[in-house]
Amino acid sequence: MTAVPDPASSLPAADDFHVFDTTLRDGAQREGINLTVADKLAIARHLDDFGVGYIEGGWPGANPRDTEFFERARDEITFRHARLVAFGATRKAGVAAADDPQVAALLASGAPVITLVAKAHDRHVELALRTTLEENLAMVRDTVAHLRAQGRRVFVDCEHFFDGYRANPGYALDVVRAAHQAGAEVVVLCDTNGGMLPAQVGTVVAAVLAATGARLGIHAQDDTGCAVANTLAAVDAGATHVQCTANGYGERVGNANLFPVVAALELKYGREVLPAGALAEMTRISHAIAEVVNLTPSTHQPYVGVSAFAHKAGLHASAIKVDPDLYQHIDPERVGNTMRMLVSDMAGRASIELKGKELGYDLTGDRDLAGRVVERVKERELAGYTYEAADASFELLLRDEVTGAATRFFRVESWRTIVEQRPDGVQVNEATVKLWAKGERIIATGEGNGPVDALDRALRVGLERIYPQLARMELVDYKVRIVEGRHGTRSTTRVLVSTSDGGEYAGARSASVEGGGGRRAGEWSTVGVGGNVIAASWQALDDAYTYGLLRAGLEPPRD
Ligand SMILES: CC(=O)SCCNC(=O)CCNC(=O)[C@H](O)C(C)(C)COP(=O)(O)OP(=O)(O)OC[C@H]1O[C@@H](n2cnc3c(N)ncnc32)[C@H](O)[C@@H]1OP(=O)(O)O
Ligand SMILES: CC(=O)C(=O)O
Repeated sequence: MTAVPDPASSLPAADDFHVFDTTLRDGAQREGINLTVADKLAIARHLDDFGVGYIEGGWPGANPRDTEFFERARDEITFRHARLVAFGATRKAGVAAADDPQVAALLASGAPVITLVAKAHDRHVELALRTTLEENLAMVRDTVAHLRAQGRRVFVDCEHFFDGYRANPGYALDVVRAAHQAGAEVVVLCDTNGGMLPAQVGTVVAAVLAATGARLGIHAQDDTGCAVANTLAAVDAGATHVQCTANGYGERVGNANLFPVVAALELKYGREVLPAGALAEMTRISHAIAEVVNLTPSTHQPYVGVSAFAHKAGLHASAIKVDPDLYQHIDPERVGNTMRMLVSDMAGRASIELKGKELGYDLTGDRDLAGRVVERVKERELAGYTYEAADASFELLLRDEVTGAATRFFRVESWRTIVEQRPDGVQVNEATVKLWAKGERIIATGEGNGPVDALDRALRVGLERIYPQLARMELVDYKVRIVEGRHGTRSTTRVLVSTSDGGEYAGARSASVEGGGGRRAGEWSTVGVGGNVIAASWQALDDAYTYGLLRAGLEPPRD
């Protein structure tokens, strides 16, 4: 029988290992990312907190923003862990390194480390640089030697290395040797077009190491979806420097994602590449950087996505109840994430029991109660409800079963909306609600941008005198979906509403409901279903405010 190999057994012998982040240079090359200097400084601080060894800040001289970033980073950030790296190219053909203004700008940045991009593919030298193979080697040698003579550490990124090695291995190796012999500390083999697969990367890295003895790094683009695997294959083959970007941002489809790479190195290889305790900050740092670049964090990102440890299948839950390790490759807390139970029509009693525990309800041993909740969930999901996206509505359903009574702070007698389209183009949306709360009959009206907004305002006008806590709550998201599409306008409509009290009543309810499913703390989600979008919205609003009042610490009156 063959045992599964332990990656730790193939660890390279080198004492130190570079975690090199290029979010601010290659990450910024992603379509849709447009960073200000302040954004770059904020990301640099997050990366330094996380404990990466090197932060490539950009290409000084290529644009005023990157030049300013290096000036300000020098004055404004005291790096605790990272060294700042400036990126640029080898000297131009036919120009002395000392006379090349692009090389001068790298020195002027003040960065202690410089990464030079060098051509390693003969075809690129001839077509893109329009120079000779020999002159390209001289460009690499001269630029490295010049920067070394000025007291800088130098890494060389061999662009298109793997394609170049396939086309002309002798020349690709000459470029590595030229960089190494001129004083480059690390020669980074780049899969610039991202077309390589892990076995190819491993074979080439091992061959280059054997042929040159240079310290090697890896820079993998993700065009085959293999950038993380390619990075680890390079490490297995002896690379001791990994270039990555936060959340995998980068040119085209992106780069090797920093977070799964360092998690693998720390947790699977047993190699301490971050300061003690930093890995447990990984989820927070990943989301904080996503905020700065103004992209929604990917819910399904390995290790740090909100779904990375979310369990939906009933069979999984029944095993997790015994031991979470049975369906998780690591304890989520090690990377600062949390396990979550999802309730849906794939749930079983164990899912309900675990979800109940998450919400603060002990259902242990009450198989009948858990069974009744499973049945209600399955019936309602068949009718179009979805509870995995509406934890607060699920908690109300669960609470009703546990207490044996409906959780209600108010009871609706009727509601009505009017949409009036006037000949001058003005539309008036008006709603009237008739409610009972604390024994009082209330009639209220509201106007709004649409009929649901009008209904929401009427509800608040009617109830805020009795429940002033409602004034803190606002709808922050509203989604409508046609569940059964075959009947056109007669289809079933599902409405999901997210409500927030801005954290005002934080702590009164379960953190998994408040912040779960990618929502911010202080937010909760509810669902309504109906043949009519307004009726479905009413249900979702009713649940939203009922849950909000529970969250505010109120107990529903018994009437
Ligand atoms: C694989 C990567 O991601 S590498 C990183 C790439 N990043 C970027 O390109 C972002 C920043 N780039 C820029 O702002 C601009 O392209 C600049 C300022 C660097 C250069 O702008 P320009 O001077 O207008 O040149 P342009 O962009 O058209 O072409 C690049 C030049 O660099 C040369 N060049 C390319 N690679 C190298 C190299 N490794 N060593 C030396 N010269 C190089 C090209 O031959 C070309 O020279 P030419 O102007 O004599 O034709
Ligand atoms: C250097 C770099 O970004 C690349 O070769 O992809």
